[in-house]
Amino acid sequence: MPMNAPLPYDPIRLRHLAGELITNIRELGHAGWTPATSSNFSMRLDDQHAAVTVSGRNKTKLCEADIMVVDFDGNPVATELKPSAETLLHTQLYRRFPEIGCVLHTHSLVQTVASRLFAPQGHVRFEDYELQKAFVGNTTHDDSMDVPVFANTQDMHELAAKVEAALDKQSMWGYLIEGHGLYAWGRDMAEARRHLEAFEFLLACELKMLELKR
Ligand SMILES: CSCCC(=O)C(=O)COP(=O)(O)O
Ligand SMILES: [Zn+2]
Repeated sequence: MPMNAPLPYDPIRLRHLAGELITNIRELGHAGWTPATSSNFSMRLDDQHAAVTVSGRNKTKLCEADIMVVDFDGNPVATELKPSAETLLHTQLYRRFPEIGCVLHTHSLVQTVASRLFAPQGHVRFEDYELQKAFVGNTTHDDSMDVPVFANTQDMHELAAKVEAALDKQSMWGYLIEGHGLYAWGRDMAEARRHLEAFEFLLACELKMLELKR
């Protein structure tokens, strides 16, 4: 982009989103869900751009300089900064679902252990939990809910293709990646946080049930 060219996004909206991202990401970092610089986060800026975390930053100390703009192909916009290595997993959701406003990815202990334990089945099934109602579209604990578990890979195009195929088959608010962590999303930050926290709690319940049944 030539110097002095007007920005292709609204910088005031970016500042607003960055503030919301920073507050929430630091909280998740302090909860221990983003160890060793892991995890990445984003919010929709407009119909072509997202605000996303810069790769490799400490999430407990995140500041405005750690948030940058990408287009929906994952390319940096008006910056030399390097976006999250997993940016494509965020932008594919913004591109496909105009209503999605926020994508959160964390590496909590519960998420990581569950992702390994349930990988052979390819999904985790939640059944008969009242907390399933935390997910948009679930009105009763009676519905069962399958959360996909994808094999981990460093090839984001390959992983994004698997996510696309799953989205063609089922509606979902998140998925696990084996030995890696959890992706969750929502129409705004509050909804994405609620989904993320519901996944964490329900996965912890499933792990506890397995432990007690041994
Ligand atoms: C040290 S964590 C390995 C990469 C990862 O899984 C992650 O979530 C963080 O990657 P980013 O490029 O977003 O910092
Ligand atoms: Zn990750």
